[in-house]
Amino acid sequence: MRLTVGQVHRHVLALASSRSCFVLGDNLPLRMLSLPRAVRFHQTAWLGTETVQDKSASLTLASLEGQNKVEYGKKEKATRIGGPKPSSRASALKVKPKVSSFNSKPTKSTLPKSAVVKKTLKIDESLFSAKSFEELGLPPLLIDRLNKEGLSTPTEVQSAAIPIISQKHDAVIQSYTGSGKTLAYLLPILSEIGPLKRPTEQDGSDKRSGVEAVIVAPSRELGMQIVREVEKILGPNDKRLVQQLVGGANRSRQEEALKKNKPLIVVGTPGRISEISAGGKLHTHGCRFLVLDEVDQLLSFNYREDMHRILEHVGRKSGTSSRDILGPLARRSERQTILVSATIPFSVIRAARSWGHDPVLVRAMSIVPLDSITVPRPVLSQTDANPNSPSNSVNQAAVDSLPPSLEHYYCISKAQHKVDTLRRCIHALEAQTVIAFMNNTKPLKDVVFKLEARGMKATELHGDLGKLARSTVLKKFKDGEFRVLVTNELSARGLDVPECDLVINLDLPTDSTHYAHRAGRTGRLGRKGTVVTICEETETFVVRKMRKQLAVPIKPCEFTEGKLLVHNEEDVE
Ligand SMILES: Nc1ncnc2c1ncn2[C@@H]1O[C@H](COP(=O)(O)OP(=O)(O)OP(=O)(O)O)[C@@H](O)[C@H]1O
Repeated sequence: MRLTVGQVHRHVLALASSRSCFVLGDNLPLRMLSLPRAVRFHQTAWLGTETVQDKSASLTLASLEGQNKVEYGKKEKATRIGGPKPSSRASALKVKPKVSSFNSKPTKSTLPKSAVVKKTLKIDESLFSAKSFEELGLPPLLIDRLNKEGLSTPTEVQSAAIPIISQKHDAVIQSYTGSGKTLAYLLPILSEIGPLKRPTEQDGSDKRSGVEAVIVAPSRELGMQIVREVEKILGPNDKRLVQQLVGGANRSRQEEALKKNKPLIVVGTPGRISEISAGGKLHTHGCRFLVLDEVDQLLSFNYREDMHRILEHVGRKSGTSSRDILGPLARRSERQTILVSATIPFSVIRAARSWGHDPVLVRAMSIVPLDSITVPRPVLSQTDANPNSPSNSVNQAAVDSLPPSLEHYYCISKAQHKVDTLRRCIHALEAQTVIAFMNNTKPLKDVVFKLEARGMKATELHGDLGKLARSTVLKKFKDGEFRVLVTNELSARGLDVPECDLVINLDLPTDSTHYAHRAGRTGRLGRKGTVVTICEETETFVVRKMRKQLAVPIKPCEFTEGKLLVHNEEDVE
């Protein structure tokens, strides 16, 4: 059956009018389409039929702050594909989106090539919940600390997750990149353990002294970032209560610190946690919380042995006990398991069901029991003729992970000219904090060398660097000492550089999930962000395929005379 655009429109409106519904895409990902996303998909579905507005204006990241200015190529048959999407909240409330200005004059970057200007990007307020931290039942001491750190309002996903975790549910938290998932699980944990916790009657008699929460992350950088987030909330006097156990760092020093500081929370990478645990230096049997951040990556083949050990030991009492006799369900309830990612494929749902006790799926503004989620089926896309064809179904897990505030483009360039295209792109968009992704380490160094040679401050981040070098590079980049960070997949997940205003794919990501995580390094917390994929002519079909899977407009463009020219593509799907 082939659907006409009108039918797709009606279908999507029907989806949008129910508060939420499940739509499941290929590679068995899970999709729960809540209202704002349904409206967004609706916009995407209509992309090809929108009326032409104005065609002459330029786009810079600076201009994206208040308005989008897009210049369209002269030769195009002009279908309007630019302009800001309404924020999710605006969509949900059917607030009219801000109309873009398309008639401003093109602007050239006036910045010297090497300038690094640290600027603050505006946060999208619609991402925040109508509820306060008090209403979510967080203890007063914790709220005080949050306020001291300038955190006064929870985001939507925090508002949904905090009460659920506080009610001791096992949970899968899914929400798009940069929406505040880290605090969504940290705050309910810190309400239960440590110096900021909710006062209880047993406080005086509480003899618990071992590790009470284990947080696992796939990379050192993400692990360290989570540690810093916990330290920030605990404050300087209590920050020793969290201990990092990441690979690449001195293991004996970590073991000594465990012994000396007796942390309540450990955060680490799977290999190091399981290594130290196997060596008998980390005791987690009495642990109350196990968090797997970027769970879909942690459950991949690479980590299976270490993850197996962690899942078997954390929060599981050793030796025979009455619980063992009671069977697996009783054993499960000894710890609370929280699984987190922007991309939750169905395999994670399946795993969560087998480990969890009445687990629920938590997304911003929606909570559903995992048992109600059925095996995914492909969903019809606008041009889908065969509902059972996986190639025509949308990769909904990746769709869900993309912040609505992003603009996506692709630009064709010969391999040998990619660095020049990258420079022109940065100048045209006046981007100040840029993350450029590549697939291999060696060419990555060449790119840094060429950028530096042309006066653009650039640095590299990849697995060949030692732990110290990696954290120094990252700190300098976050502090604005470098304008461009050239990196690989290592930085694609979890890395939070709020000022990042541009993500570049110098090599194509392997699939739409990888595209989504890379893209999510910009547009953090609803800020404006742009993603540009620089590819060769022969690779454009891959971009088109990802565009279809992600259901977002990835617009063809070029950079000439210091400005961005957006072309219309006749075959926008
Ligand atoms: N309630 C809040 N108020 C203000 N800022 C917040 C709040 N919650 C989180 N943030 C900030 O938002 C940024 C993004 O948060 P976080 O890294 O947790 O996002 P995420 O959803 O885990 O992203 P990713 O999927 O990429 O890992 C961080 O800089 C964090 O400090």
